[in-house]
Amino acid sequence: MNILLVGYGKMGQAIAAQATQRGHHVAGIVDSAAGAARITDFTPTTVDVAIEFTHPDSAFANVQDCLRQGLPVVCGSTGWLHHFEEAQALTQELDGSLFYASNYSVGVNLFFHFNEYMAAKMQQFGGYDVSVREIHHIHKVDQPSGTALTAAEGILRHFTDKITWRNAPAESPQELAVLSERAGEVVGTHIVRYTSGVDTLELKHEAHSRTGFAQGALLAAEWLPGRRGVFGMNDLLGL
Ligand SMILES: NC(=O)C1=CN([C@@H]2O[C@H](COP(=O)(O)OP(=O)(O)OC[C@H]3O[C@@H](n4cnc5c(N)ncnc54)[C@H](O)[C@@H]3O)[C@@H](O)[C@H]2O)C=CC1
Ligand SMILES: O=C(O)C1=N[C@H](C(=O)O)C[C@H](O)C1
Repeated sequence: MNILLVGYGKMGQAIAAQATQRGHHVAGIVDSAAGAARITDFTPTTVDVAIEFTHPDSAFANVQDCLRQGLPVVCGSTGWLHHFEEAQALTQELDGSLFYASNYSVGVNLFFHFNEYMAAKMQQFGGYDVSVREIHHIHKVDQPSGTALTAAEGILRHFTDKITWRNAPAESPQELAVLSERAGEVVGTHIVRYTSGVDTLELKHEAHSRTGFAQGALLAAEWLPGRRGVFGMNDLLGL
């Protein structure tokens, strides 16, 4: 496959390393901090799929550019989902292909699955309070993490004692605390914690490196071309 990498920072470089190992070709790199290439320089004749990992402020414009160029796009940037409905509408209007995941790690997507199951069971049996905690490296610009937001949405769907989330300690029993910590070079740790007067249950995912994110993004990139619409990891993994 010929891949266009949009963003060549920590994730872009991790994806390039995995792509080569899987026999793919990096056909182009677009990064605002390096080189003059633009998304509009590329078309489906030279690129099978674009993989976008940049910044919350640039992701939506990059997704729009890819869709307008007719390039299927796998986007991993977080912190831009206030534009997601517009991205969905544009994908439909252009009959394009967009794949989005707040976290491409297969392990995290299993964590999301167990998180929803656990929330439903904990609601059913009662007596517990729940919180979400995410820990990331000090370079991360968005807070809470996209992964923590996906986990929080999964909890709110099933644990009906909570009606909203707050990126701080909860101020009422109806609020789900989503707590963010930034420390050193931590790749990404997410913990869902249920606690009562008598015990504590935790569901935890700890990424040891960026390899799992890169492998998942490439799985999505291999799966997307030829499919029209907006997709996510549940479509890919059948979860
Ligand atoms: N969905 C997932 O599985 C994962 C998502 N992420 C998200 O991916 C994004 C990028 O993460 P990292 O690679 O760690 O960041 P990074 O800061 O290491 O790299 C981002 C790169 O994008 C470039 N860039 C910024 N604006 C751009 C623009 N308008 N056009 C082209 N390039 C641009 C920067 O120059 C930089 O090289 C973040 O939003 C992060 O939260 C990170 C890891 C996994
Ligand atoms: O910025 C990161 O590094 C990560 N961002 C994603 C998020 O916001 O959830 C995924 C992963 O945790 C790493």
